[in-house]
Amino acid sequence: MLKISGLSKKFKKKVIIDNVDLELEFGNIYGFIGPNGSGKSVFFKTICGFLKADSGTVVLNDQVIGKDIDFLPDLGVLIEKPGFIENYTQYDNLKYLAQIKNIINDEEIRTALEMVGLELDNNEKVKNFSLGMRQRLAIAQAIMEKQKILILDEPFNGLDKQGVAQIKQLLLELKSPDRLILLTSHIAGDIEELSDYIFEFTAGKIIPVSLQDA
Ligand SMILES: Nc1ncnc2c1ncn2[C@@H]1O[C@H](COP(=O)(O)OP(=O)(O)OP(=O)(O)O)[C@@H](O)[C@H]1O
Repeated sequence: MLKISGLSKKFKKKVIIDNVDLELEFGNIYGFIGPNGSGKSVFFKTICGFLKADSGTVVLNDQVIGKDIDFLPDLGVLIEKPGFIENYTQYDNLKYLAQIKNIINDEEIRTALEMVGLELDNNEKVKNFSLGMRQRLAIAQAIMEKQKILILDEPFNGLDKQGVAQIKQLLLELKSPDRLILLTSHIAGDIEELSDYIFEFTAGKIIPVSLQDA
């Protein structure tokens, strides 16, 4: 379980996350909704350990993020615009990232590309990629190591209708008792379709939304 207790984050005097408590269980998909600027990305960055909270804790299996470990472990993440090496191909970008941990082989990289619907024989440089292709590649890097925690901020951004359907299907396939998936979307219907639980950001609070109201 990922246990968030009394989490607060402000920038200067502006409160973004206000004393939030949440318990997120593996096996579920959690959807987060809220208007632009309501703090979804800040919340995700804070629980990952990329931003330091002002107060409160994020605890995964008795390990405090930012104290016992710097970042959430076994994490596949997509927050805001993914950075790629523009002069590399899709494969070379994933290969470069895979070398950091060195836990997957070339075949597993290709499988990740296939899972997100990218053409395996595409040797174009990423600088020529469309928004949707970049988004698929970003999702590929988030899942290629079979990460057990997936934190995906707007995973459907830039995708066409078929792409959205494909990635939704993929997320449902990835859902498993040993995996925790958090995602945001501006499209309530996408969130509703995928999520076991939905939360809404309002004035620094993260409020449960019943699925019927979403
Ligand atoms: N590094 C930062 N320094 C100062 N303010 C920040 C910083 N990062 C985010 N903010 C502010 O925090 C607020 C929440 O931003 P955040 O990006 O989390 O919103 P969001 O809900 O993800 O929005 P969107 O739906 O547009 O992606 C905004 O007012 C933003 O300006």
